[in-house]
Amino acid sequence: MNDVPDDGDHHRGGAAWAALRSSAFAIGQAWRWTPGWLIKLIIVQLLAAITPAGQVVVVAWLVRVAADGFAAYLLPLLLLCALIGLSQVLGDLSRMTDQRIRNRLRRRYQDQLMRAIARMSPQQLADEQLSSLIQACRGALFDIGRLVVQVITAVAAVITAVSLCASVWVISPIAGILVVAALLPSLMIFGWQAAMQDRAFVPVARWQRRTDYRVEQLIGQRSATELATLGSGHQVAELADEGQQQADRLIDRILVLLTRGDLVGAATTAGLLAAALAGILAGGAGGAGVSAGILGVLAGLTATRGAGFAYGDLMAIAPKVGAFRRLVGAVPGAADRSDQQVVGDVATMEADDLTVTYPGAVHPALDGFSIRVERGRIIALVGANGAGKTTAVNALLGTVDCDRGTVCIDGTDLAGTTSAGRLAHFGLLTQEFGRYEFTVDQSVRLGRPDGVASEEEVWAALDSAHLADRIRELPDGLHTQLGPQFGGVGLSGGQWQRLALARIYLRGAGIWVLDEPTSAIDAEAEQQIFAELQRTKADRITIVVSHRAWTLKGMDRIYVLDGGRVVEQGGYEELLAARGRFAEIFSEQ
Ligand SMILES: Nc1ncnc2c1ncn2[C@@H]1O[C@H](COP(=O)(O)OP(=O)(O)OP(=O)(O)O)[C@@H](O)[C@H]1O
Repeated sequence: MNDVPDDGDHHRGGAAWAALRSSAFAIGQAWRWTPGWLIKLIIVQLLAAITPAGQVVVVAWLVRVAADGFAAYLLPLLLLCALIGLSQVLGDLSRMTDQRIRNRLRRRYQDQLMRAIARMSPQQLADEQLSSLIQACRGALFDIGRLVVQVITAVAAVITAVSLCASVWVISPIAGILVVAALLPSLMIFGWQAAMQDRAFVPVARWQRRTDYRVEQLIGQRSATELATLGSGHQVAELADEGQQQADRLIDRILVLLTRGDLVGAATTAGLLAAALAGILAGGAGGAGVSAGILGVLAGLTATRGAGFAYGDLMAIAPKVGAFRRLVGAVPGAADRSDQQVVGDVATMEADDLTVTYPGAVHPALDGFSIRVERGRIIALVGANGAGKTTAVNALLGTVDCDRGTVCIDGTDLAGTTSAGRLAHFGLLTQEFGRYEFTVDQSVRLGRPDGVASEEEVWAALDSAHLADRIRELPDGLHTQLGPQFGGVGLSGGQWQRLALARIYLRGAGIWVLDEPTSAIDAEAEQQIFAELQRTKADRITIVVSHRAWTLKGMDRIYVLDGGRVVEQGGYEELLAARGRFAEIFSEQ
């Protein structure tokens, strides 16, 4: 995962340091996005934290004056009732405040994550490890939003234990110390459990991602229809279940360890608290001291478990927050978007000796690919399946790593340009174009990073892609919802492809790369679309990948690829006459 810098938390200062940094980040985010609720939560939790100690003091007072009559015990009794009532109210308030903070933060984190993903380069998006990390972070958003609450809860639980120690101390110093000492095993056990969970975090997410992908194939409209037609959906369902089983197996293994840890922690805590009780009884405290001491120790038991749990949870969430921060930090911020501004003015593009060998491959998929194209020219890359056309396109766009070679635009080597800056020169239509089930207008505007375009420009793009007539028929025109998933209007395969082409027209980049732009389009419309491409070619460089012979007739130059090398180049007639690879591929057409 080269693109995701590791902040080295795990190595430098260990889990505690990572937890501290993540906690500071979570508090900072809560302060930024929801300061009012954060302050309310701190106040509520602080009050709730000292209430048990108050109850111990009041119980001691109550038992001491119980025999002195109604007038003597009325006040402590009322106070005790008030404290009990208060702790209930504070508990409710705390839960409600938690919920609000969590919801607000989860929305903010989700937004940051989505925007970070939106800024990733195609290479980053294709990185398996990065994809797993994205999935892990997506699944952890709820937890990440919870961290600030757990930090405050952990601190509050420690305050409870310490204040209880103080109130029990008066009765029996040893018991007081043991109440606080009981914190230690809880913290250690829960911390260890968190480390276990952390180790399973990414592997579980990796299986989860496979499962999700398989489920998507079952429910996504295109694949679901194919699978239903083939009657093979159950095979994918089994694959999905298999992925879930793998994830569950990892979780089960962790749960066994967590349960063992729980038992050890509970036993140790109970032992220490039993010793505390023994300390109170052996210390010769009177009835009031014994009752209040027992109450304090029992409250201490709850507080130490609470502190341990909150601390463990905090330690478990901290690495997720760390991963989230690494992921969000791995892509340039919104302020750097200037390099995404589409570059429409390109005079020449020159590729020299581009060579690509995929990891694990023996031979290069692209070998010494060199071309030079000027504005106004329309060229074609042709070749049989696997000849290296897509690899050549990706090498030009910089979305695949090259062993060697350069791409220069207007004499400037693109090697030093950011991925976004490089892609800004191109309008790419791939065969895997998206079928975005948005409105027509929203779908076309995706052609520009800022989405800014007048209605006239959107219509002009649709006109050039030969889709405008179909859109004009629709009830809401440009604002018609598309696609079946949300009750929108259905389009044919070819119409979806024209919509994708309209995005490229609207984008207006200096270099157009069209990979089989009319593969789903009927012959008549194909002719019209190619005629339009020829008509409008003057202001740009156009590179077309095509398998259809007739579309190649109007090309200024055709490059024939075979086994990753350009084996022939020239005009259509010239190449046919040469009776070489081109003639071999297209003789039947
Ligand atoms: N990501 C990859 N990892 C490894 N090998 C790859 C990868 N992508 C493509 N290849 C291999 O590189 C070679 C060239 O593939 P490429 O996709 O560039 O061919 P193409 O000419 O575009 O084919 P088609 O006409 O089928 O789209 C093929 O042998 C292919 O199997």
